[in-house]
Order: sequence, then structure tokens, then C-alpha cells
Amino acid sequence: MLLNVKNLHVSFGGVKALNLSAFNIQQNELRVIIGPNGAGKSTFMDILCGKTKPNGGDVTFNGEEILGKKEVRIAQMGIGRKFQKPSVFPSLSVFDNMLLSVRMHKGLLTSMFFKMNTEIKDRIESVAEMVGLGKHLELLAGNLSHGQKQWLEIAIVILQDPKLMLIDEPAAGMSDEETYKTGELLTNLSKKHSVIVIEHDMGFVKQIAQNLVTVLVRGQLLMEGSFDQVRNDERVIDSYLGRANTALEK
Ligand SMILES: Nc1ncnc2c1ncn2[C@@H]1O[C@H](COP(=O)(O)OP(=O)(O)OP(=O)(O)O)[C@@H](O)[C@H]1O
Repeated sequence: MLLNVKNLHVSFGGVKALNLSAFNIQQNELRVIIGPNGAGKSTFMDILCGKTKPNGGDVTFNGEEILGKKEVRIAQMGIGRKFQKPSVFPSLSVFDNMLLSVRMHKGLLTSMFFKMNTEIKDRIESVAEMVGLGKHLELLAGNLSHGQKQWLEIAIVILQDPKLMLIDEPAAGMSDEETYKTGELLTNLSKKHSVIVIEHDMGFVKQIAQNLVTVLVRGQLLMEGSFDQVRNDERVIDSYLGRANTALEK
């Protein structure tokens, strides 16, 4: 088991944003988390990467407790996060955005004496190729399409070689073709990393869901099951998908 979560809870101003009894992820598993707005999905990822401090619970990653550790330490332990909003540096090229990420991850001290070698250059080029940006390394990140910016963000996470990747709504705002390519990318990534994806687009969820889909509602675990089990579950339909929606998708 790579990630083991028990009784994790946090409240904001008296409102329970998350109250998760149990959640586990295996090595090289791709897990999708779905649920209505305000269900606590992003809060869960915020806790896993150390951005938000919970009120209580247990989270072990690779056998080590992560609660109470700083974001930097958690990143070093192997949890990488891609946020929903692209935050690449628009005035730097794709290559330099990726290089910067490698330098930052190596730590400030090493960064000061950092010299780019062929190994790093090759790695950046191969990751760029993997995310479909191989031919755009010299482009300014600000000139990329929305979808390409998201891929650059994913590339930045891949460069840190995390054991677990947390990816928040990767397909939001993407064209159908970009969404499909993103699904293929995430599926490939899950051969070498564990991946948790938050997603609303059920077509996309269907494409990427491998084993389990987790449904959160009002901060709590409503159910876990295969894509079909989740899509046909009365409680999920009532609290999230809606009857009209599921009828359309079938
Ligand atoms: N930093 C914060 N301060 C106060 N309330 C917060 C904070 N972060 C989240 N919340 C509240 O916690 C609850 C869960 O929010 P969260 O963003 O985790 O839900 P979500 O499932 O990711 O929703 P969405 O699909 O809209 O992104 C919401 O009621 C939200 O308003």
C-alpha cells in the first residue's frame, strides 16, 4: 500500500470540509475522485501535499506519517501536485520552465551551483515528448494553448519523479482532442507512478478509470467502485450525477 488514510478530518469556520474515514492507494494505481462542488476533493489533495493542516487523522505514505510535515519535505518524500489553475512562467520558454522545476526540486543550495548537463537536457526533452510538447520546447509558455499549458504543468510534476501524483481537474477547459490525449498521458503515467485525479467530466472519467472511482459528498466517502458501479449507483445519481445526466451518458 503506498498511501493509507484513516479518519482524516478538517473544518473551516465550523464547517466540516473533510471527514474521510478511509482511503488507500496501491503502487501504480490510477484513482479518480469525483463529487459535487464543495465535496472536499481539493481540500483532500491540499492536505496530502501539506498545504492544509488537518484537525486530525492518520496519513501514511510509503510507511511514513506525513501529517505535520512541511510541503517541501512531503514533495521530497515523493508526492507531487498539479493544481487546477496553470501557473507556469509565461515569459520563459517551455524548456526553461522545465529546467527551473528541476533546479527548484534539487534545492536552493544545489541550485546556486547548478550546471545543466546532457543528462538533464535529455530528461527534459524526453518528458516534453511524453506530454506532447517535444516540438515546442523553444516556445514561450505564455504562447501555449490552455491545454498545452496544462501539459507543461504535468511535465513539471513528472520531472520531480514523484511516487504519487495529485492532479486536479486536468481536462477542465480542454478541447475533446486535448482531453483524450490527456487521458492517454495519465494512463501511461500510472504505469510508473500512482496517480490521483480529481475530475468532473464523466466521459473523461470513463476513459481513465482503471479500478476504483472514489465518490466524495459533503466531505465524506459516499462509495468506491468501478466506473459502472459508480455511474449506476442510486446515491451517486441522486447526490451528484443527476438523473438527466446519467440517462444522456448511457
Ligand atoms: N481555505 C479554506 N477556508 C475556508 N473554507 C474552505 C477552504 N478551503 C475549502 N473550504 C471549504 O471547504 C469545503 C470543501 O471545498 P473543496 O474546495 O475541497 O471542495 P471540492 O470538492 O474540491 O469542490 P470543487 O469541485 O468545487 O473544486 C467547501 O465548503 C469550501 O468552501
